[in-house]
Amino acid sequence: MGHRQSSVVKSAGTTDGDAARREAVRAEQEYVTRLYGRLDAERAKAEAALREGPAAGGGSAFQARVESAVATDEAARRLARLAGVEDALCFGRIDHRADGDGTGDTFYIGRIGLRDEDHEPLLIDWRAAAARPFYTATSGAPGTLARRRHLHLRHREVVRLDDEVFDLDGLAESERRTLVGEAALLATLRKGRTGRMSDVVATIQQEQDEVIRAGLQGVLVVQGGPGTGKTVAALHRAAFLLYTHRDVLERRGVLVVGPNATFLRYIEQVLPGLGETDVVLATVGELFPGTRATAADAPDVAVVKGDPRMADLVAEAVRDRQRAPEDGLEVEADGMTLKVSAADCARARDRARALRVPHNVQRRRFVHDLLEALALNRAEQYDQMVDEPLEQMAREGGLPKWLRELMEEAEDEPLLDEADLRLAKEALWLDPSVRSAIDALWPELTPQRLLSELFADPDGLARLGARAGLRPDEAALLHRPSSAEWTVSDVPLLDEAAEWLGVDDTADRARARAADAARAQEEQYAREVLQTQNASGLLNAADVIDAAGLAGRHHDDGPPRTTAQRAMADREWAYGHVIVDEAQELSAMAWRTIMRRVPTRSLTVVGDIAQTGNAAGAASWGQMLDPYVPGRWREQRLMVNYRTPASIMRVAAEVLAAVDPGQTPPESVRDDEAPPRAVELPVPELPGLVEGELDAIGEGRLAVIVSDARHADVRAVLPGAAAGATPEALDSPVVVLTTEEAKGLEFDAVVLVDPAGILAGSPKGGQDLYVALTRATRRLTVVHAGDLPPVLSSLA
Ligand SMILES: Nc1ncnc2c1ncn2[C@@H]1O[C@H](COP(=O)(O)OP(=O)(O)OP(=O)(O)O)[C@@H](O)[C@H]1O
Repeated sequence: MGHRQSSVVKSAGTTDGDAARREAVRAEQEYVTRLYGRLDAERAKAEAALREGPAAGGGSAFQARVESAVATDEAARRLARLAGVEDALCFGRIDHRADGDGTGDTFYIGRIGLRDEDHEPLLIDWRAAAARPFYTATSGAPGTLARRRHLHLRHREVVRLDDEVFDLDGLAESERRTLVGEAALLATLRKGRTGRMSDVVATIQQEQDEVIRAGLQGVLVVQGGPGTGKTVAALHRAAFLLYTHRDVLERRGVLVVGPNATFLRYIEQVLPGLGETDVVLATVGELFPGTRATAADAPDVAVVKGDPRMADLVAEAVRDRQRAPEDGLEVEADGMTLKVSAADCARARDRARALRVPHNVQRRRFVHDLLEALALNRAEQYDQMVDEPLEQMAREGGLPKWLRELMEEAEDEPLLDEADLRLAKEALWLDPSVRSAIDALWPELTPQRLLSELFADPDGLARLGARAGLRPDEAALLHRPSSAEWTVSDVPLLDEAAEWLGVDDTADRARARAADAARAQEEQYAREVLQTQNASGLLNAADVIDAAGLAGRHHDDGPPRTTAQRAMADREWAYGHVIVDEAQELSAMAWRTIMRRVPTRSLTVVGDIAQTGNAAGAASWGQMLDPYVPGRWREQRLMVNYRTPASIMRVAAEVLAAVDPGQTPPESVRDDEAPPRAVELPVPELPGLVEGELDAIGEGRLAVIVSDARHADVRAVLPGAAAGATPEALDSPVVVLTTEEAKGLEFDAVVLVDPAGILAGSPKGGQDLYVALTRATRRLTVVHAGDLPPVLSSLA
């Protein structure tokens, strides 16, 4: 570039400029073509490795099999990584100044790193330190950069370049832009929504970069208003951490917790696009292996279930299932009544409780002690049965001397020796009435059974609730039939119960899941091969079938399941890092569940206190985090809204000021869209309005966000629209959502129906309205019947 200027060079407009630009594009095309050539070569190498397995070497057959499994696994993973980065493989270039402290180096920045045949770097992974100036340089602080260039590709073709030439001299402080790569950023933001979040690797902003590259240790809270890129930054952070700490994190895994399944689907393509495939995405409802809760409790019930006192209630419920009968134990067995005194029962209970192990493991001790007491009692009774007539005879002088001597000797010996005792206990344990008597005192419990029996028992709830500090009305809210399905707020309680009970479910579940996993792995494998085929055109159908056969052999050999699969199946898995999105929605009990999964407390917590819609959610970060890392979490704030145009944000800001004056709304980058409007319209006329909005946005997507009260009416008049948090919801041009379901998502156009109903619908109605208003990237229409709520008066 011949000219130096501080702003973005788009088209120079002159013939000279055009020629220079064409030349620049041609030169970059050459380089990009070379990069794709390398990518293809890498893929071919990984495919060959998959097909052929490792080279034959020495060692045992077993070792060869293990090596083969590991190598195949590694090759499949590499192939998946390479398949994910096809689009926009390279998106940037930085030129360091050749003068002063600059090195004069030029680097190309891309989704993954690539080297040429001589191992010289061709493409720098965006996460590498050498790529960092691409994200951090501003006109005010360019470091040693002379120029930053954004490359825009369509498939493998370079279609446009955006340059920023840094020239410090002659630039006033006030003119120094803080936005990085403005032209590239705005071009990205203006694109229509596809229903899936895409990565922003080409346009990461400086404040986001700080979040992404923050150290692995400790708890990082990312607090930011709607549209500030918290989610997208958190996902890039996952990719960055995996890249930087691959050794630890590939083994322990990274868990991303999101609010619901639709949201997870919305974000699931981001990580593969960044070259990462092995991250666990889950909702809180899925964190307890074997349960997939999606149902929600009524808000007042959810508040009680999310309260930390529930931990005490669960503990009390477990203790309550460890009983010593006040009158002692009596069991009919062997034609007699066996007895254990109340004191002996209490002693057995206390001895078992004193063991520092969970209930189901303590039970073993309790069972042994009680069986022993029963066995002794039986022996005593037998003894008496035999002794009594003999003693009678002895008193009457009817016994020979040798028998009298024998009886005297026996008095000093124990009734049962060790072997007798063991046999006697075994025999008793086989007796159903003995077993059920002991089970009634100290049953073996699953978390599901403990909780469903507790919730179905109003008296028990009242009694144990009082011990845990619950008010009677709070305890009463927990009552429900034992057949009720598990809700999302139950999952942390199941997890809590599992801690106390010590479920030993690993063997059974592992077996069931291994079968599933093997099947999933084969499918995944075939998908990867197909993807690669599509991407590179290197494989034909026969190869795919071949490869699928390979996958079959692979799993017969018993390969290790992926870290993600093993982690999901194991309740006690300790992740290397956990990222929690929409973290403001988590209750105190949900936090306990999360924290159990990261004993190292290496977490990224992402959310916005101003958007808390769950009455059991967070009022402040300290409230949730201080119990685990008192004062030891750090907070980073994101202040720029990349989603919502300024004109819409002004309306949302007024709502926020009314519901939560302490919170500052973010500043919008976009100021280029139609102003939001309010329309008084009966619901039956909604389809016409929706039609018009769809025309206005062209290819994009539209959401009708509606109060719970009018949800059914709106669905009835829009029968063609998708509804609810379902997978189809993301792919459909029009979707009807509640505010809860819309959380974290975004749409080109939003039609918000019944704002008064949203405000009145829950204790957090104001926050819900704020969330709903901030989902649009381009157009917002508020539909109301009757007066507009005063907080929206600026729309009138
Ligand atoms: N640096 C960036 N470059 C391009 N687009 C960006 C950038 N940062 C954010 N965006 C876009 O802004 C939109 C909002 O981002 P995101 O959903 O991550 O925000 P959020 O803070 O999680 O919002 P909310 O709290 O409302 O859920 C997304 O479309 C995202 O792709």
